[in-house]
Amino acid sequence: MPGTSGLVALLGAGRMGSALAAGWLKKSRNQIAPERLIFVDPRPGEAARALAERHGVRIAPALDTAQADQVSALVAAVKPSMTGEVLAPLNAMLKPDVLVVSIAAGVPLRSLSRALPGRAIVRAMPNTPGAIGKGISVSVANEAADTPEIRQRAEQLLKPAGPVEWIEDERLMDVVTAVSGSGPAYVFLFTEALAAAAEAEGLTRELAQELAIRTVAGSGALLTSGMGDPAELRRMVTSPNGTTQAGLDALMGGSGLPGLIRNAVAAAARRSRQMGSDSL
Ligand SMILES: NC(=O)C1=CN([C@@H]2O[C@H](COP(=O)(O)OP(=O)(O)OC[C@H]3O[C@@H](n4cnc5c(N)ncnc54)[C@H](O)[C@@H]3O)[C@@H](O)[C@H]2O)C=CC1
Ligand SMILES: O=C(O)[C@@H]1CCC=N1
Repeated sequence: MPGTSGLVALLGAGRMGSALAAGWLKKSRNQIAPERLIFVDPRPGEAARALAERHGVRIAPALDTAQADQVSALVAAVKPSMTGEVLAPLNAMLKPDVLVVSIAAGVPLRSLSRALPGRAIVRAMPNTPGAIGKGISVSVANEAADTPEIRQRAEQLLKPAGPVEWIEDERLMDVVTAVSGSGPAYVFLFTEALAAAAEAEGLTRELAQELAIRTVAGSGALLTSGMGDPAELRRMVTSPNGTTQAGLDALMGGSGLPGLIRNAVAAAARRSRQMGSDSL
């Protein structure tokens, strides 16, 4: 599973892999005991090394046959371009009922199933806020994984990072990737830009950063508080003919922020599709 037995192997303990593992290891989320985890990575990232040290998780540069024989779930979090080639050699080593979850952007179930024929595979797209349980992921199962029991096993791996949504049409994964997978970076860029503007208008760098960060973080918290949808919350800030309206008018000039976001999501989805066709 996770469930109760077998090892959970994290193949690729880099940025996103360690973000997921942080959720698995959070005591309050009570997910996977450290002794059931193995990080498989020839060069694990700093965050993964720190997690492993803190919780006593073993790290291996590659899975050996004895370890592979104990694996009940494997999460592949390596680069999309190497996902197929890293998974294929494991096919002969893994037990038949292993669940494989790939989080590689763009890599379709068809490529994953070619590397691991006949196996239960879930393709998922989490995001980095998952490291603190505030992410969201979207998943799609191949035919072999399309049972309530296997979906539940996949959810146990993804839920510590945030809610798990399922889609049936895999093609939608490209836009999902462009919105929630890449989306945190858009928000961070916005935050950087807000801080830079504050500094340009005369605030110290420290105060500019603090105002930008707390404004974005607080607004994010309001968005999930149930107090209103994004448009309602925006209207609550916007006094008639006031400062916010002046700022929003500037953001809407030309094709404006909505047009820019539309282009960003389209470009990221296009890149996801391209990465998918490169992996076929
Ligand atoms: N960073 C993000 O926000 C998100 C990333 N993803 C996906 O997660 C995957 C990983 O992305 P990042 O964590 O950002 O990249 P990363 O470069 O931080 O991590 C990749 C890890 O794979 C390891 N690796 C290389 N060869 C290996 C092998 N043969 N066996 C095991 N591990 C090996 C590397 O040493 C590295 O630690 C990608 O496929 C990406 O599309 C998905 C959702 C969000
Ligand atoms: O930039 C990327 O390709 C990965 C997928 C979504 C977030 N990071």
